[in-house]
Amino acid sequence: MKAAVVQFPGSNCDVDLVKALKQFDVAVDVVSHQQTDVFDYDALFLPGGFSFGDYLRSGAIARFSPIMTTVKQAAAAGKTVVGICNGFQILTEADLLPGQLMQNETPGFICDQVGIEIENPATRFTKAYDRTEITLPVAHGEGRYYADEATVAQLNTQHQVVLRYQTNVNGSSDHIAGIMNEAGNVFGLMPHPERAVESLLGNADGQGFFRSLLAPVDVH
Ligand SMILES: NC(=O)CC[C@H](N)C(=O)O
Repeated sequence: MKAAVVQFPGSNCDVDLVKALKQFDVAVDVVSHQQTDVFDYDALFLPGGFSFGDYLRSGAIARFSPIMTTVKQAAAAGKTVVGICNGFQILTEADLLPGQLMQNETPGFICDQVGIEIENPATRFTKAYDRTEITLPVAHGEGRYYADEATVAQLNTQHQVVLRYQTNVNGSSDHIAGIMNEAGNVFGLMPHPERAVESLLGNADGQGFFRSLLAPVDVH
């Protein structure tokens, strides 16, 4: 797999993500948000951080970055597109995923390890996990996923809810922590699997995410 990690002004999880991808032998380049010619990749990753300082609303400015045209084309072509934390915020702002990330129900930044239920274990992002209850780090101030009732119902019916919080740490609609698009190739999640790939550092539950990505695409 050849992957690109997009660097926006204010990205701060790009280095961790590159390191995690390399740990799983993924060939990875860091590309600027100003680039437009990045068609040569199987997967595009939008990392966590505070793109453009989270001004206006997290992801609201990054959605206008030149690279987002390419990200949309890659998504439409069925390539893998993943947004982690701020990347998820950018994907919803860019209408690549439904809903919105809002300020946490109790305002403030949450930095913690939280229990996560893998709601759909048959996706290209989760299929390598051998269990459905995992622990992942979260770190966000605007992590409360919101969508109207009809959208949440549709996400549930179509099995697009990939991850849920076991305890609803930020007040998200229906405990939603991660969703994918209808086609199953675009994934946004607030937890950080790239920060959980080393047992030595206390948590390796993110490894299943990277293993899943490397398994054949049509097996989901
Ligand atoms: N780690 C992240 O990407 C979180 C930053 C994010 N912009 C926030 O809600 O606070």
